[in-house]
Amino acid sequence: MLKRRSLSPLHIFQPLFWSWRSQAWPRELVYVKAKECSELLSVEDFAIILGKHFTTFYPHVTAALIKIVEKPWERVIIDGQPHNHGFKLGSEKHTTEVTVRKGGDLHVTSGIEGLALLKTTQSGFEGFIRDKYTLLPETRERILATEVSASWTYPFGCLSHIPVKPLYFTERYLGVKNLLTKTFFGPPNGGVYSPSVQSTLYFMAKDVLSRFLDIASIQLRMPNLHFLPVNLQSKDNPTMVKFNNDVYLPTDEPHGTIEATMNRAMSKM
Ligand SMILES: O=c1[nH]c(=O)c2[nH]c(=O)[nH]c2[nH]1
Repeated sequence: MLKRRSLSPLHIFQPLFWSWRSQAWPRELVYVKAKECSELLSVEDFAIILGKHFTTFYPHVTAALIKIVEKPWERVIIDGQPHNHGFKLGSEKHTTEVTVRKGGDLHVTSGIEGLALLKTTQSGFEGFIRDKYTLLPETRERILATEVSASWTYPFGCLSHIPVKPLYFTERYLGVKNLLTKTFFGPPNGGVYSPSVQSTLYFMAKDVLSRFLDIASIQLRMPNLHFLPVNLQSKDNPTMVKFNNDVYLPTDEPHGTIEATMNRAMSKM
């Protein structure tokens, strides 16, 4: 049984939806299934348990789609010591979408929502196509900020192909998150130059597919969140309040959103 003091963030699930809409929502069933778990599970594994239940227990249910968002409650550190029952809510969320069909066919997608990243240099926008309407000058120096949404698919087509390793999906989620972050920033001292959001997104997706052979495809969505240099010029003194790496204007809108899906030509599994 879980004790309140030892409650792990991994047990604070928020199941959102399943496709079996014609029946009343048996919320208790989710609680019952959670209580039956004797050890920590990933949200993907819990979604699979629910999907298996609905497709085996009810003769008229042919498929179950389970979506879960895991909120990142993180243990707080007070004076350098992890608190034994204090948590604070982090930002990015671990998501999953699992479809289980009667007979055992399976489709598992995992993802990250709200991974906010910003670098203060080593970013530009250059080499883009120009036409008679293009006003934007090229630059090799700007702030690059975004909020990454990622989702990736696994090649396990049926329940019997899922790895038996405990917390396998959680480990993969943390690995993908770390690698996306590392590729975005580059090494801690020099970083890596980004000529565009498009280029950085491409390398982030490519690195994930190269590193994790059990990921079949990955979709990334990265809004280009602007921090514009502020120039305040007056007629009398045009240089008096020129931008000097000092004041930036964060603008929510308008902004472009760069999005791409990268697939492996053939799964290596
Ligand atoms: O990295 C960028 N990609 C764009 O497509 C774009 N468009 C824009 O105005 N600035 C940028 N930056």
